[in-house]
Amino acid sequence: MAEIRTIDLTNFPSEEANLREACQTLGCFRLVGHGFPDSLPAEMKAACIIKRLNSDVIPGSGYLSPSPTNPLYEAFGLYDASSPLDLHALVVDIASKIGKSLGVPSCPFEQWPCQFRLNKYSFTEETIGSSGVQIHSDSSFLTVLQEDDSVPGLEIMDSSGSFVPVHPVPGSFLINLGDIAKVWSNGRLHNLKHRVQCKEAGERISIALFLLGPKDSPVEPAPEFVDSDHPRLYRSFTVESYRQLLLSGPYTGDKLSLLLM
Ligand SMILES: O=C(O)CCC(=O)C(=O)O
Ligand SMILES: [Fe+2]
Repeated sequence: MAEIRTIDLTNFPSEEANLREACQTLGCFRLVGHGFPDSLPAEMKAACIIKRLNSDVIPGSGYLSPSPTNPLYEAFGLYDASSPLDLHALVVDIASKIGKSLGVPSCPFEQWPCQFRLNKYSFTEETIGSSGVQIHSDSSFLTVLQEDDSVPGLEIMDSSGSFVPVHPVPGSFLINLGDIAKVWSNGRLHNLKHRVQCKEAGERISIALFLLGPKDSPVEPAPEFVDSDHPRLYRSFTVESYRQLLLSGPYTGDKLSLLLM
């Protein structure tokens, strides 16, 4: 069973060890005490729909239409989102606390762009049991996810490789770590595998804010994580080239492993 730990943002530094454990094992936790009002989801949906005609800035950052792999899914993206509200500051704060919990006092996250995405799933009686979004880990450093409160579907992979359904908790965000977190931490942070399954009919909407990675420099491990006992795991690459790699051909497993040293 996957225990999703709850992290209270108002309770630092006491929560540091809890945060470190969550990020090194499951790669996922539930965030409370974030200070955002409960009305946020509706505001975020509205802001995203207005921007739906946004096109790609980096590969996969704009509109994604239903595809043969994910026919029930489409997404509206917004690159370098620091609005609505100051979610960028929240994401940077969470990422910095994760870095600090691993002994990195000064992190570069302030300079890293975000991508905002609204995911829309058209679930019907006929599609129950089929896939909404195939298994993946996010290419980002971390993702702040606002789940749909009424239509379920998200499942995360636990350490035994089993998928566990996630039950939304109103007023909280689900935070999960992605591939860039694994590379930046030289393997210390766990990139959570997850998927969305159609379990009941209805339109399911989730909102994700991704802290992507460095904008103008390569993704590299922080120096604190590399020494003779912990040799460097991954070659240097840019966020853009990595996303190009992910979008090339169908997902056939762990593309990050192609970048191992
Ligand atoms: O819709 C969800 O709950 C998850 C979406 C997701 O995995 C993603 O946007 O990367
Ligand atoms: Fe995801």
